[in-house]
Amino acid sequence: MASTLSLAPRKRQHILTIAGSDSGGGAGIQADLKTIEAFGCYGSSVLTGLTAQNTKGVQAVHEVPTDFVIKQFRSVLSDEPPACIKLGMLTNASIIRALAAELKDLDTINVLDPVMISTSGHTLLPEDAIEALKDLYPSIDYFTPNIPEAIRLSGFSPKSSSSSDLTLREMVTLAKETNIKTGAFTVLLKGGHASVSREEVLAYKGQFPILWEEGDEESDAIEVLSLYKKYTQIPEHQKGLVVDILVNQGEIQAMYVGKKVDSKNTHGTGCTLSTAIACAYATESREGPGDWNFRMFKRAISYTQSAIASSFPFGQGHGPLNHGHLSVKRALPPPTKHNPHPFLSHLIQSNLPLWNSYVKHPFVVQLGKGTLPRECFEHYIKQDYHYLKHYARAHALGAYKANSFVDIKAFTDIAGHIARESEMHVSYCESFGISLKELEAAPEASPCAAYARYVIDIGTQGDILDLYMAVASCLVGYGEVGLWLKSQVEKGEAKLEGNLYKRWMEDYSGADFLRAVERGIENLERRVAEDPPNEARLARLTAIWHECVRLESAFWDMGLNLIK
Ligand SMILES: Cc1ncc(COP(=O)(O)O)c(N)n1
Repeated sequence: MASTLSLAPRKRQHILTIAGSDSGGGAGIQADLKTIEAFGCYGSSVLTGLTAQNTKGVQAVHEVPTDFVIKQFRSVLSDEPPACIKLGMLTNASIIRALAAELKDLDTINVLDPVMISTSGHTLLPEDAIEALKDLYPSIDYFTPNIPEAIRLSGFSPKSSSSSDLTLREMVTLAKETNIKTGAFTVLLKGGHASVSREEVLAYKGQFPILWEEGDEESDAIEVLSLYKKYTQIPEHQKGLVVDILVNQGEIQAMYVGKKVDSKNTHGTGCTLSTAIACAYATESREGPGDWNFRMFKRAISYTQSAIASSFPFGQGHGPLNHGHLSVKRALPPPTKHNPHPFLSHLIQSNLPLWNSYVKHPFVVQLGKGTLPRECFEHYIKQDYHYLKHYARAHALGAYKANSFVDIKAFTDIAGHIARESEMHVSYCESFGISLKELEAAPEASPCAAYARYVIDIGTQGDILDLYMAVASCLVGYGEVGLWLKSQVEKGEAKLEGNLYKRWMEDYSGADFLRAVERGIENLERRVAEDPPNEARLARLTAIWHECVRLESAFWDMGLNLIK
């Protein structure tokens, strides 16, 4: 007997957007409805104006007559009241005043994005309409101006001549002034036009919650990461942070801090964020840890940032955001000009304490100071010689498993480099009176055998990316250790002169080795970009990385404690 499948209809939160149409599809009603859909809400719309617009600019605006705007509004409301209303481009003073009268007695939650000038520079709200906004403010719960809009609306004139030069201190004053002058209940000053340093943000520590983007917490790992950035060539200005400031009744409630996403595809960002706030307000659970109000802003901001970061090429000007990114979530962001190594960034940041304890291991610290007992180094260098042989073999296995000359060359190049690296081990041993024959005959210690077995095991059982993964932490880690020691020398915390381990330190921070590190990183990123991993695959790769970093640390332990 056939059975019918009945799916209990789940109620969707109703979000109404009152805005203009963007024929290009990137901003206005079109961006709003896409955002509402992405949040799993139901979107209705009241149009205030039609724009002939594309990514390059606004060519014309056709105003909807005020009485027709109100007809649309009443039609929607008389049928199904919305949980939240988002207001965007309101076109003229007459429409604003009529809407203010309608909203006055409603108890909906209203979010206003004061669309005044388009990204392309077109005026979308005339002066008298800006004045009329005053009638609307008493009904506004959340108000989301950007810096130029807040300057215009608050009358506050910062010292900095352009929005991009504003200091965080000026932005804080601007946010408070905007809140006080407009009387809107809560203001979120969007800081996207400015670029703020970590130090400026940390000056506010302890005064109110500072909500950092995931994986970018302040931590002592920054020092190590900055070194890693040095040889992965991420430009300096990636340090630029975007800070959005939340103010209520003239008091700062929170700051949202994220890395500036470098993209020209920002058309519709304001529309998207304000609608995302309406959706997040309607759907955020009031239970759970922390303040739900902070959570819902964070969700809206993260959604918008990811939509910019994952945007695709469209049109010749400022392209649109990728509103559908939640449904086609990638486990890793794609490489961009300013984050060319998203995979390596993910790996290092996935367990920073583990990575730090490996890079700054006491063995490394003592080696840098020259205080490491010679017998410890001797034990280590003999074992590392054995390890290098396994490590070179693992690369040869990679070349064997490879199906393209690009991969064959990648593995054999590094195998050749490892053979050259071993000459340093031979010469250190010679200087300790250990002949090559004695070195070859030295028994292998268990931490060396354990690490080698793991790498070869992954190489034989897994596929070629697994193998790339298993050999990566040793290569990247030694480059990082070399650079970290170099910086310690510059600070006077480590020394080269009179240090028995000078050659070791110089070799691992030298151009030849760092070139091999860079090649290794490029290979890894290339493989991942060619075949982006899903969540499960990424978790497996990350687990291999963690295990190798742990085994690397155990290798230092072996040297320090003379483990056989
Ligand atoms: C219909 C409409 N609404 C809003 C904007 C602002 O968006 P942006 O500042 O990204 O150009 C726009 N250009 N067009």
